[in-house]
Amino acid sequence: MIEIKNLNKKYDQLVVLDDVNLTIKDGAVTALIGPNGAGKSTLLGVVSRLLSQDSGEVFINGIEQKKIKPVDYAKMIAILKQTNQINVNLTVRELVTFGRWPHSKGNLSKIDEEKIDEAIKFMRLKEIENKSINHLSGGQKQRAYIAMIVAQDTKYVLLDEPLNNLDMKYAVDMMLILQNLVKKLGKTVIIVLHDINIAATFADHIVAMKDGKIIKEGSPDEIMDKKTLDYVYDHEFCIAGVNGKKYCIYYQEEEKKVLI
Ligand SMILES: Nc1ncnc2c1ncn2[C@@H]1O[C@H](COP(=O)(O)OP(=O)(O)OP(=O)(O)O)[C@@H](O)[C@H]1O
Repeated sequence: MIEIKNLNKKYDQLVVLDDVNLTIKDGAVTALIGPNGAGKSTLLGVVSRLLSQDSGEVFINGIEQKKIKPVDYAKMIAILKQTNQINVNLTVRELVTFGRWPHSKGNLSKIDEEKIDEAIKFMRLKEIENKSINHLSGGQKQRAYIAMIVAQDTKYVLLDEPLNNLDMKYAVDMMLILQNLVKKLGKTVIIVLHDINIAATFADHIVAMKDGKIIKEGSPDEIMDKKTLDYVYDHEFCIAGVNGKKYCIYYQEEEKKVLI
């Protein structure tokens, strides 16, 4: 379980995290949603310890984050940020091998090799494991980066907008893989998503943020609520029901149409 208590962070005068309190349950996919600049990436950054907070605490399985050594932390929490992505000529397997670094420190053991194999298999990359990552499609490349995170073999997997640049098929594929990370490998996934309907379809729990605050959290059914989403995104949504699930539709009222 990850417990976030009274977290605050500012950049100069800009409040980016405003007394954030949140408990992330184990064994679930939790989606962070909210408009640009809401503080979603900053929250993931602080939880992963890539960023520091001004005040407040993060507890991992009851242990205060600051009390855990970096090398041990890297065995508990993995994060994939957009900016993680490096521009070097590595094969898929070499990239995935990087994920073992906290365990192997560069000397690969038999267990490390097994974990690398498992991650490659899990992400369905076996056929292209020797291909350069620079020669992969966007969707394949994203799978390779997630395989690197899977190889790190942490209980918590944090992903910052991993669906960016993926078409609908690859995006759905990726979400099914992340659900399997939870169901089959017992991980806990926290993911920043811009597509609210993807969150509604695939997440177990949704946290809606705005202006550095958590506005509401709950099940997809609880969050897919017009009043909540209109306020969070400052936009008029239409909520529709399909097969007992709620989805949101973007629309533009005739009188609000502006011709440019
Ligand atoms: N290093 C930084 N220095 C100054 N301001 C920053 C820095 N990083 C982020 N910010 C600001 O903090 C606010 C929150 O940014 P953050 O990236 O956490 O939001 P987000 O919800 O992830 O947004 P997006 O959906 O656009 O990625 C934004 O206003 C952003 O401009």
